[in-house]
Amino acid sequence: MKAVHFGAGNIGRGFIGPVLSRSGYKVCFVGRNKRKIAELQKRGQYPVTLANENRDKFIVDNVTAINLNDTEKVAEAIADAELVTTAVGVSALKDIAGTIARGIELRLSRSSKPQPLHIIACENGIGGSQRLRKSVYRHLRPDVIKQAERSVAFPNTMVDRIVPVQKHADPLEVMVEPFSEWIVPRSGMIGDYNEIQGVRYVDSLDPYLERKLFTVNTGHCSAAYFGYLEGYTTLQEAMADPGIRARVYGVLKETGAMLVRLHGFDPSQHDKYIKKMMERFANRNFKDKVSRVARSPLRKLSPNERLIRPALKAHELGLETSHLVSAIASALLYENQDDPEAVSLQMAIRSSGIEQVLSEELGIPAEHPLHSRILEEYFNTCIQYKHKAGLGFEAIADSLSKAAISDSP
Ligand SMILES: NC(=O)C1=CN([C@@H]2O[C@H](COP(=O)(O)OP(=O)(O)OC[C@H]3O[C@@H](n4cnc5c(N)ncnc54)[C@H](O)[C@@H]3O)[C@@H](O)[C@H]2O)C=CC1
Ligand SMILES: O=P(O)(O)OC[C@H]1O[C@](O)(CO)[C@@H](O)[C@@H]1O
Repeated sequence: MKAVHFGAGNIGRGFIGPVLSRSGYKVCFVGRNKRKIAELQKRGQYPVTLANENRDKFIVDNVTAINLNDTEKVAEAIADAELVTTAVGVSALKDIAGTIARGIELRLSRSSKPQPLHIIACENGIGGSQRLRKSVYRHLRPDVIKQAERSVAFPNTMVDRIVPVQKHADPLEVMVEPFSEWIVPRSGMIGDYNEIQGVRYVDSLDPYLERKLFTVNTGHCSAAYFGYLEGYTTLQEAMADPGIRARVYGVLKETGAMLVRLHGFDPSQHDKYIKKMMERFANRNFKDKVSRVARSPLRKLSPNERLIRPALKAHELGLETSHLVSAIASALLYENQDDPEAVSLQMAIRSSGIEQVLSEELGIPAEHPLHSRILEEYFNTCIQYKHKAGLGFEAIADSLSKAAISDSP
């Protein structure tokens, strides 16, 4: 069995590669980093360390690699595989779509009855594989698409494992948390497929995906944004702060009430799930940087993502949202010169104003009750943290107090 995986990064080497290799696949990574590609080709294996007390190690074997720029070689590999997976970041899916399309074209040109091909985008977010399908089909002619519809499927998925940014002497080595979960809906699969060992096939993806996205991802990024404002650089530091821990739990109780209402989870079981996820954020066996978990704030603040979607849904259901509002306000204050989305977010706030950013980027119109609540929380948070040197809120906070003075009767 052959699999082609795009992205030899943390989740690719730390999660998808190990699962597929253990399940009997020959895994071909498609990457951009020349050194990693050469090492994968030469060694055909790499080490993974579990972030537990014993630092248990295992080897992932039966792997190789191709450079993303070698389009024809990648297309050949796809033409010959049963499975294509990705972990490149949701925003980068469009960049690999043309190469995947070329692979599909080649595969279809070789047989009038090709074997099924499953293409699974293992990215955080809702509908990743379907988004990839759209991008891929933009590169194909209508007659090829028609043919592809019969043997190519793009099942959405949920993947969960924390793999921090890290550096080792061996460029292939990766340290991962022991926990992992990978869910695929049976309805997305076609033909007589081989089940991947380590993947759980379920009837409906939504409850699993939303539970993970609005607990693990919402809670994790909330801890990162709260932690950033307090001056912490790692999630471990942030989660050791009882005040932040309580606020993260507050956020997760709000998303939890919404998930219980929407999906009928047992409330006490869900509370146990929340507490287990918070322990994962605090894992002291590795260091996870605030800059990784807070990365790409514009994406994380977009309408279908981990902060806004649960806030809007909870509001719609008449549930409490004050901790979510506080997490959103903190995210709006996230600054990082090395993170292009954080730079764009702050530029947008400074040039268009926070109200316009709430309407246009977060998708919360001025007349929505959450709009004014986020605005107020944003101003209060600016004022609260104005003393923090280097955070640059002083000017905003001062202009706000001046505005408040001139507005007063
Ligand atoms: N690290 C984690 O704990 C988890 C990450 N994910 C998701 O997995 C995906 C990858 O995340 P990580 O592995 O952490 O990131 P990473 O930065 O370690 O790896 C991303 C890989 O994709 C490649 N890449 C990036 N942009 C590309 C482009 N335009 N074209 C081709 N290749 C490109 C990079 O070279 C890199 O090898 C993201 O969607 C993330 O949300 C999901 C669950 C857990
Ligand atoms: O990869 P993203 O979407 O930027 O977000 C990082 C998130 O991914 C995870 O690593 C796993 O879902 C979480 O720890 C973290 O919240």
